[in-house]
Amino acid sequence: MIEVSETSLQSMLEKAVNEAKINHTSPLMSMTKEIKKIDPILFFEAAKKSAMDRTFWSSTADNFTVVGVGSAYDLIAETNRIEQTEAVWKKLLDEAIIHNPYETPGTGILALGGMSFDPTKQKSVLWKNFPHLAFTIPKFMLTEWEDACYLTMNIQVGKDDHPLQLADKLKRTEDMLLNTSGYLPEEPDIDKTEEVAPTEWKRTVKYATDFIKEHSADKIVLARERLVRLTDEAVVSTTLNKLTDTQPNSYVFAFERAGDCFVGASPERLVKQDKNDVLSTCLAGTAPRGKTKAEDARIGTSLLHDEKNRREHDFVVKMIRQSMENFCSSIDVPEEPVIYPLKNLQHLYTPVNATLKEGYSIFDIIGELHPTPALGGVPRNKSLAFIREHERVDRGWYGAPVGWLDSNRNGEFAVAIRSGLIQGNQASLFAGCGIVKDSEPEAEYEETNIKFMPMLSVLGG
Ligand SMILES: C=C(O[C@H]1C=CC=C(C(=O)O)[C@@H]1O)C(=O)O
Ligand SMILES: [Mg+2]
Repeated sequence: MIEVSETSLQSMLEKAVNEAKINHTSPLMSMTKEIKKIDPILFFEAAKKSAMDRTFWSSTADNFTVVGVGSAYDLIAETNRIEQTEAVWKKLLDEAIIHNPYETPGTGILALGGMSFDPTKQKSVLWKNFPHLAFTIPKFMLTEWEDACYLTMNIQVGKDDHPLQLADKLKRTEDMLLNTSGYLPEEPDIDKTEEVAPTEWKRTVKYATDFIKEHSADKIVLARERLVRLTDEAVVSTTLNKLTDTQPNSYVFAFERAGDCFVGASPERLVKQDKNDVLSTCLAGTAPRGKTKAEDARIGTSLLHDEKNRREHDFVVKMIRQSMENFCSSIDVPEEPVIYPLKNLQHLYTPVNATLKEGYSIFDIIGELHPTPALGGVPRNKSLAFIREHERVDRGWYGAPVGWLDSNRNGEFAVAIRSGLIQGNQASLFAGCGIVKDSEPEAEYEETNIKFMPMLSVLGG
């Protein structure tokens, strides 16, 4: 990696073209500058004009948002996905020419993306535009962190490229993107929604509880799908605006690929890396919110003491602690969970803090943790085999890690729940439940209904 301090866009591009000639490579050139404050969602909307795919990531608890436009480089993998991606990522960073005078996480060269829940599963037509793993290093990227905004431009440069022409073209697109309008378009209404095979799903839940008892499994997470038809094309910027407004303590994300868009507001952190500090989270066990403060507190207290929900939760804690031991030292896990309140429901929550050991990366942690028993089950192999055989939905990227990492050993990944795939005027929403031996099909069905709410309530108002 070549870090350049004082420079202009054109001189950076000249440097990159030179490097390409000398080393017979195609290096990434990355340049970051601080810009005047701009609304990330208006920037996302302005990028629609560019006809490039867009990426959105926001941690609503941290005032941190990244919007990516276009792709300077796409890391795509269908098999061996995590190892392969880490190798390509390292090589890209080795060759890159970077000008980023800021320490701000999420600036400079960033890869944003996700992967499918199950890479061994044959993809259905629904997820045709989503490879088993895809990370994008955006061409243009807006980062909002606390009270400042940064614009990063990334471009892959070849030996025959013309620095002045490239600089002009980048500058024109930058002007277009920063020229945001003051409002978001109106979004369509919901025309109709349709539950996919609810009776069969409840039957599968019953079957899973029987299986758990007979085959000494402990937990199996089962998901289902709900289809939404809108009166017109969905407006993703407006959907994101509503999600960031209504879903506190969540990661709001959107990954557009060839026009399809995977969108969600997930409360479930898989891992956050800040150099050597890592934080994972166990989030499983669910109850609704109360209508009054008193009712809410009562529901929360009974969730904390509910045997079935504690069982769902404790499997996750045990597994995450064990997995972190492979890569981390100083693992700190509180004895008891606390309540994690969201708009429509509340969860049991246990944070896991640790220190990353020398030589390991966020890729190692993701590879080991996914799928946690909050989305797969216990034991992992038995539960995945059950899901593969009996679950009727193609989860695609639902339930899998989505997030970002940068070149300074920062990154954050969530588990993509409370999410849906938007395709034109249609959306497929997904929700699942941790099934344990004493799960009741009807109660689990109701739990998934609440889990559809965050997405359902922002689509079409
Ligand atoms: C699988 C989902 O939630 C998981 C995360 C938190 C609580 C869960 C539960 O209580 O069942 C699930 O394990 C989903 O929202 O689709
Ligand atoms: Mg549950």
